Amino acid sequence: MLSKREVFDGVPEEYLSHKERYENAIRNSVVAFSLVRKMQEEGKTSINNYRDVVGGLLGSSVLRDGSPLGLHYIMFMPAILNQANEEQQEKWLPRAWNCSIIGSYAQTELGHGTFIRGLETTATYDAATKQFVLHSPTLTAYKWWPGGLGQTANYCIVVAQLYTKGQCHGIHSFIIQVRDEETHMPLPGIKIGEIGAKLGLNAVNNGFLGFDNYRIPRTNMLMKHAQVLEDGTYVKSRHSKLNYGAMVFVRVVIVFDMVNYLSKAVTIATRFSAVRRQCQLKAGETECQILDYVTQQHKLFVSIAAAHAFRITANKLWLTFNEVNEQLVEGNLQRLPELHALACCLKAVTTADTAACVERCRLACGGHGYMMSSSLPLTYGLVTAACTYEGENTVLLLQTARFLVKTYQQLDSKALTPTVAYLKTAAAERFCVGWSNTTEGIIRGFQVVAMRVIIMSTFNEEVQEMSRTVSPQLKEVLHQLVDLYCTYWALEKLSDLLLYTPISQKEVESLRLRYEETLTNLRPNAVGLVDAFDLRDEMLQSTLGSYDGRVYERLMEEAMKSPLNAEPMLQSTLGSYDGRVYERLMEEAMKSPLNAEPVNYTFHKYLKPFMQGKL
Ligand SMILES: CCCCCCCCCCCCCCC/C=C/C(=O)SCCNC(=O)CCNC(=O)[C@H](O)C(C)(C)COP(=O)(O)OP(=O)(O)OC[C@H]1O[C@@H](n2cnc3c(N)ncnc32)[C@H](O)[C@@H]1OP(=O)(O)O
Ligand SMILES: Cc1cc2nc3c(=O)[nH]c(=O)nc-3n(C[C@H](O)[C@H](O)[C@H](O)COP(=O)(O)OP(=O)(O)OC[C@H]3O[C@@H](n4cnc5c(N)ncnc54)[C@H](O)[C@@H]3O)c2cc1C
Repeated sequence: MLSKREVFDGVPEEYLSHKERYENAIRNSVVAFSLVRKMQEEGKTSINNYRDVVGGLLGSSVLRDGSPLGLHYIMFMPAILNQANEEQQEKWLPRAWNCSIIGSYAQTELGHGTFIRGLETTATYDAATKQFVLHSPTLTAYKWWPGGLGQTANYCIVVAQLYTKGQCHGIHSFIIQVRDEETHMPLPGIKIGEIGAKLGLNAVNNGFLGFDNYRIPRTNMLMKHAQVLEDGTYVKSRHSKLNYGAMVFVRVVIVFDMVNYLSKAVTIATRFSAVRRQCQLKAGETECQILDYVTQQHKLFVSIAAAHAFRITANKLWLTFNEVNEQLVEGNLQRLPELHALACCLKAVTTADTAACVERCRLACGGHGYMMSSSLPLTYGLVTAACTYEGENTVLLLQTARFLVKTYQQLDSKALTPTVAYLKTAAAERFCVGWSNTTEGIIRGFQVVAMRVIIMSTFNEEVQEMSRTVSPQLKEVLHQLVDLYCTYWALEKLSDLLLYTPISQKEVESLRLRYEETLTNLRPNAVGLVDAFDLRDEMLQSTLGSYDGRVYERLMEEAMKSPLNAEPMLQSTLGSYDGRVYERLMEEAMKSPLNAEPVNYTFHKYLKPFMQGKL
């Protein structure tokens, strides 16, 4: 079994080279995911609840900086479930589920990530041979970013412009083998490698992929929604965006992931703040816990409230996702635009807020928060990536804005879907809502703001749900968190409220007082609230946030592990750029030591035995 803090020949992860980090990640991942296979064999899990199993592993400390197998579970398999017809699912799913093939998801190209209708990779149907010819016409058409593609995956879902009978039918998905299953060598016509070092997620093995007139069978086009018949006839999908389904699923999953990361960061920072004593509240007194400073409470407590708010929201979004997908199966597409808008908005808001909160948690820990051993810099690197992948946040919020504007324009002519029904109420009150400094009053205020600017998403507090299922004491604390979260954002977005609601100066002043009172009321329960996240030290992997509070001893123990304390200089620096972006990116990628060899030894030692069930 893996040790708590996986090391590579005695050197902690932080001090591994780029190549060693990948090799370590492969070893950790195949051992960790062998557990999933064992649970399958013992009937303790199935493809229906793989979300929890995978979520537990992919969000865990064993795979601290991501996993080369992550995309296999997070996008390759969901894409097959979402876009392959039954016959194709029967062929590919069992092999994917037991990992006898390892997949990735290749959509983004060097030249396009957001504008997917502009992707350049082509899949041209040849009726004579009943094959598709995959081709990358330019360097910018190279797939760039797919997780696990650099040295690990042997299959992937490729998104390409479909051509048949001389006509382009837009982007569609194809399942494509890119490496030999025995030798793991790239197949003829495939150019593949990894893209190089990144801000974080350096264990994910993100890759590049180019096609040189590479042929695949017609039946490798995923044909649940659209089809190409043997003679090349194109049969279009009921809805052009059903092909985008895999992205919606991942956006929903990312909201859950943010809950994990935010809970982890605020647990570390709050516990450290209870241990750390610095300066005196009154001259002559002993130094006080920094958690006693209102400024520290202002930095941290809203993150505790946000973690709960995001968890409730993620669960509600998951229910909506499943409801809408059941309707899609019955042919009812009515709520698809709402699901898309909701997934876009909540992925963007939760990732942006979590990145800001994790950075604030780091800053709240002073110099010790800047240590890699605190786990806060690593957590920030992981979270900030989520603001970009699966749809850059700006672009996704614009999609939500588009949906809200459309909804508003049809306010009187169309029944509203559940998550935007509030727009009717806000409209009916003609924006002259009386202001009240209560949770409900603040939510109503934001609904009015949303109504006016039609780009604010509203915040659906599940207060009723809490009152049914919790004890009076816990209800009081949870209400304090709800109050905190609402008053915090009311004060943060005061300009909107002042512009669009009749809130008075006096009410703003009492709101401020109420905010500070709530911080004070929450203080006695702050450590208990993060303990309630029940994150084991093995998950936190932090010198600052361990349950026993031995912060200083742990900091010193970790420092002594640095090879710099054992020997002189290490490391070197990298070259700089001359502005030729794509060529330079490719040249830099080719400098990666991982690309120096066609197949890394870990394939034969770990990956292949794992895929053959021999591990
Ligand atoms: C559960 C527990 C788990 C715990 C933790 C688990 C750990 C794992 C965590 C997760 C890790 C995740 C790793 C991910 C790695 C990264 C992968 C990637 O990044 S894959 C690539 C992602 N790329 C994108 O997201 C591209 C973004 N761009 C787009 O989506 C589109 O270009 C666009 C939506 C911005 C525009 O699309 P376009 O076709 O140009 O549409 P138009 O703007 O012209 O029209 C909009 C129109 O279409 C509707 N629409 C758009 N998209 C969708 C959709 N997906 N579904 C439904 N409808 C859609 C939209 O509503 C508009 O409709 P209209 O009626 O016309 O207004
Ligand atoms: C860690 C990581 C992992 C990834 N993994 C994968 C993967 O496994 N598979 C995969 O296919 N992709 C993957 N991606 C790629 C990711 O999906 C893209 O980076 C993302 O979609 C953004 O596209 P881009 O990078 O080309 O940026 P661009 O689309 O070029 O956008 C750059 C900037 O331009 C602005 N912009 C662009 N379009 C608009 C607009 N319409 N309106 C206003 N502003 C705009 C935004 O500010 C944006 O930040 C990954 C990315 C990262 C960072």
